[in-house]
Amino acid sequence: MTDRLPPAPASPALELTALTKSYRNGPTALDDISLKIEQGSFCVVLGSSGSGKSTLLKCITGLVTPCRGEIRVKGRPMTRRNLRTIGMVHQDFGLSERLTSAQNVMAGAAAITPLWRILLQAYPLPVQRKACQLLARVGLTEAHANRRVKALSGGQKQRVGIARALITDPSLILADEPVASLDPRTSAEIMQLLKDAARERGAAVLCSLHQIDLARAYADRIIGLQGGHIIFDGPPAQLDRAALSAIFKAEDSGPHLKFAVA
Ligand SMILES: Nc1ncnc2c1ncn2[C@@H]1O[C@H](COP(=O)(O)OP(=O)(O)OP(=O)(O)O)[C@@H](O)[C@H]1O
Repeated sequence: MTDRLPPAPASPALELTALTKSYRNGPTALDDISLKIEQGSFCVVLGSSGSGKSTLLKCITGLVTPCRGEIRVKGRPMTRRNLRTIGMVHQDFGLSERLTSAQNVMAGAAAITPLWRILLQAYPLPVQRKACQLLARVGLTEAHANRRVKALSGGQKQRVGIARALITDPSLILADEPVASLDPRTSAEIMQLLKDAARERGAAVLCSLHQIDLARAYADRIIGLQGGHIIFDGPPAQLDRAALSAIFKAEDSGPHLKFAVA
């Protein structure tokens, strides 16, 4: 008889422990946040304006330095070097308007491309091929691929943004209000695309949203944030009226300011 050990459980795609951020002369935007996101899951951080959603995502990518806490991606402490294991989708698309769609997608591989190749727009052939495949995957044609981004619609721009986020085969995709500037029909298409494209690749998604209907329709799990605290964590079916009113209760407006009048 062979005594085989059971396989070690896979590390979570993302693990946050006691993450805390207080801005200087500002509020405590995140207060002792701990959570694990399993590989392949589609998680929505739902909260009103000022609840701490952007700060949470910015701490993970290193744009904001937390005051305390630990961030692990696939079991490894988050550093600049493993930033390439994360794909980012931005609210304002974060694309270079004067470059073509294909050049923008390839730019997502900048961290693994020699500088001279980036400056000359001479990306290696495998990167070029992959950019074309990804643009096709997000529903764009060859004509779109060769068009400057400034000549695309908002929905088309976000398709380019998703393709760019996928080019390094990330294990985790962070999407910060990815449909905030899009109409309802385009928003639904983009959310579905993000979910499907991530699932095909086994990537986990952490997506911040303030739209309840979109969170309900696309999330496997909803994390409700209010005043920098997690006040709900569960599947969409459990997001009842009480949970929603707790998540969207009016934020504390802070001390009243007095302005000196000259
Ligand atoms: N650089 C900063 N300096 C000081 N306070 C900040 C800074 N950035 C954010 N804040 C404050 O931290 C809190 C959380 O902000 P954050 O942007 O993370 O919220 P959010 O949920 O993403 O809001 P929105 O949906 O409006 O983008 C808010 O009270 C905000 O005013």
